[in-house]
Amino acid sequence: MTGWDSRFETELLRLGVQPGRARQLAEETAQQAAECAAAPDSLFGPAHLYARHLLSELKTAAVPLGGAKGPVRLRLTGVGKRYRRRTVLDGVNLTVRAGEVAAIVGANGCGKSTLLRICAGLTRPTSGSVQRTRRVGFVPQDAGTADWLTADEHFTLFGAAAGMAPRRARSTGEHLAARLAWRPTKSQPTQHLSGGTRQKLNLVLGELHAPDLLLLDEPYQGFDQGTYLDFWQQVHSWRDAGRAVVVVTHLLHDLQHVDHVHDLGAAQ
Ligand SMILES: Nc1ncnc2c1ncn2[C@@H]1O[C@H](COP(=O)(O)OP(=O)(O)OP(=O)(O)O)[C@@H](O)[C@H]1O
Repeated sequence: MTGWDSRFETELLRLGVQPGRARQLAEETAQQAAECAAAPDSLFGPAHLYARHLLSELKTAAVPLGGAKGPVRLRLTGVGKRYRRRTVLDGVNLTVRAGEVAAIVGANGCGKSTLLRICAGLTRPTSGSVQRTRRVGFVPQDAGTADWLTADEHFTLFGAAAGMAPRRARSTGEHLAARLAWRPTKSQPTQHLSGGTRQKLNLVLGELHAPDLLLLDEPYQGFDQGTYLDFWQQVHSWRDAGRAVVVVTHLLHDLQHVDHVHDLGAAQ
């Protein structure tokens, strides 16, 4: 970060913005300057004035989300799923609001991934209804990446699907990768990445278009201890920034990081 960026972030903090949100705004602003190939002070003026201007525009100012209920980002009502005669899910109710993290837990085969796919709109429920926000990021258990493409090419491709210009998609991808302590190598195809690094790519792709709702299916498989901690740090900063997160997990110590736990119990 440049001196301007850190003065900008410091001013946001001084004005009462939560640290995760302040960091996010500082990074987005730095990105905009980078896209314009301009120094931030020539583009935005003095850092402290721009911080005040941005806050009055966003009207997010010093209103912390902590404790306050945000708008509903996902609501499942009486959701059921049958595969042929087999009932996998029955009468599932779940509400997740902006600024909340929910975990879905349960035995192997109880339908956690099926439920997350229903949340994402990728699987149709047999009964019940699903209401979700428009901007959804989905991180599947098995990475939906192409072996022969590099990380940068994935950023461009997934960014294009979300209407992002190639340069912006690449710089956002690289920036999000850095938060997971990963610097993608330009010419390395995905098939040569380690399992944990491929999972980082998967996670970055899910977040690339700044979704309001993130749906993560055991997203840390293959992560080392440091990256696992970075991952939860990242979840906390999403929550601080008012995003809603749903994580499928089987790790009980993950539950200390979440606001709600939805236990699907044993397999039906
Ligand atoms: N497309 C499908 N067609 C038929 N059965 C399916 C389909 N997808 C999932 N199932 C079955 O539904 C059940 C729930 O699967 P799901 O993957 O959602 O469970 P899970 O709780 O995520 O399991 P795990 O903890 O092992 O990842 C399983 O018995 C699975 O075989």
